[in-house]
Amino acid sequence: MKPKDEKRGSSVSTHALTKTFNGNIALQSTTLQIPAGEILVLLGPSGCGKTTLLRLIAGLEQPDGPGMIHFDGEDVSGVAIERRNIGMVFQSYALFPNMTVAENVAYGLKVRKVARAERDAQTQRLLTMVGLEDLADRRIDKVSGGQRQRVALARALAIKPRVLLLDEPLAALDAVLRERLRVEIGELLRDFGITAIYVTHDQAEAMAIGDRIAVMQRGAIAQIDTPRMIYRRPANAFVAEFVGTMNRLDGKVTSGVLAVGDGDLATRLAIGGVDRDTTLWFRPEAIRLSSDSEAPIRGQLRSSTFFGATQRLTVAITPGKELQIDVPSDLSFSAGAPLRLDIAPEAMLEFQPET
Ligand SMILES: Nc1ncnc2c1ncn2[C@@H]1O[C@H](COP(=O)(O)OP(=O)(O)OP(=O)(O)O)[C@@H](O)[C@H]1O
Repeated sequence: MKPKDEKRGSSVSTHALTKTFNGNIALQSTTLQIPAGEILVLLGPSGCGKTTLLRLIAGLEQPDGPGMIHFDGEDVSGVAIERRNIGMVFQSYALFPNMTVAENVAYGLKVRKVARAERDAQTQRLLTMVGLEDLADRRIDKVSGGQRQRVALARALAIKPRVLLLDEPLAALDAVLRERLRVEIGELLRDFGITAIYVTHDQAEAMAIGDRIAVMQRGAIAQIDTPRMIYRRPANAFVAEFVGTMNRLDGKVTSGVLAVGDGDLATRLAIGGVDRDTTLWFRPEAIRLSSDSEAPIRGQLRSSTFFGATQRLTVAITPGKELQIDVPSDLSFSAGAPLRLDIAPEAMLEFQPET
């Protein structure tokens, strides 16, 4: 295997890529740069344009108008799919059921007329890499779903693609296997040093696999950044709600104090700024239990869910408003217990209204 820092993939860039179907915009003027060797995840709800962007990069769709795609600076916009040298892995394995594991992996090399000895060596190396060397002679229809997906990955990598495109590759697998494979695939891609573009609507998968994540919304990239920054500093309310759990508090700011509800359980948070109606966003782990009688939020425990090291409390604050709070699971509370809460100021997010 090559050293980790030696990149095999090409850099990919798109410029003003737009695609409409029957007058409906599937992708609007998308420009992005993917450095060689990066794993970029395209994340977003159904219909946001992830697959369309992937298919344009593959050459399975043609962009409208003057949109361009470059691999290593070379314009491939007019280049046919088979000449773009792309590897693809899909949800359905598209493997040959009557061939063995090894024959499937070697298929692309055979088509390219790679000599037998080199073909065998290359196949062996890839099977070892994906942990399937012992199953080389097993027919594809006699291996499990997770093993098939690893064969598909080895087959896609065998042709030494410039870019690997993966569209929901784990979607057909059960939850346990999906969780294990997402870690394995991320490691394999990183070891291989290939440039990869990975489509998913599963945010946990995106976090585990991506060097960066492009969160897509209605045919456009809402934010592109590292998983950490997407989680900590979402660019807008859509990204905040789509990735991870978020609490939101809608209220009125007067003289720098946000007021939510009134009476005994009223929340009064000092946040500063001009008088306005606003929404504050914060993660469950940003809320602290407080023993201070002046703590800004008072609530009542509704329920708790055990997560292992932590538990998630559902706390009612004003009528009809509940917050989700993560606290250590060794704390115990009685049902309906009154709680006082505080929020770290730096964890509160406020977005400009969408235009
Ligand atoms: N061949 C097509 N003909 C007509 N409309 C299409 C076609 N392909 C995609 N679309 C539309 O373009 C939009 C974007 O679709 P796309 O498949 O890129 O979304 P996606 O984010 O990959 O969704 P999913 O997660 O459901 O696969 C959708 O509204 C979809 O209905």
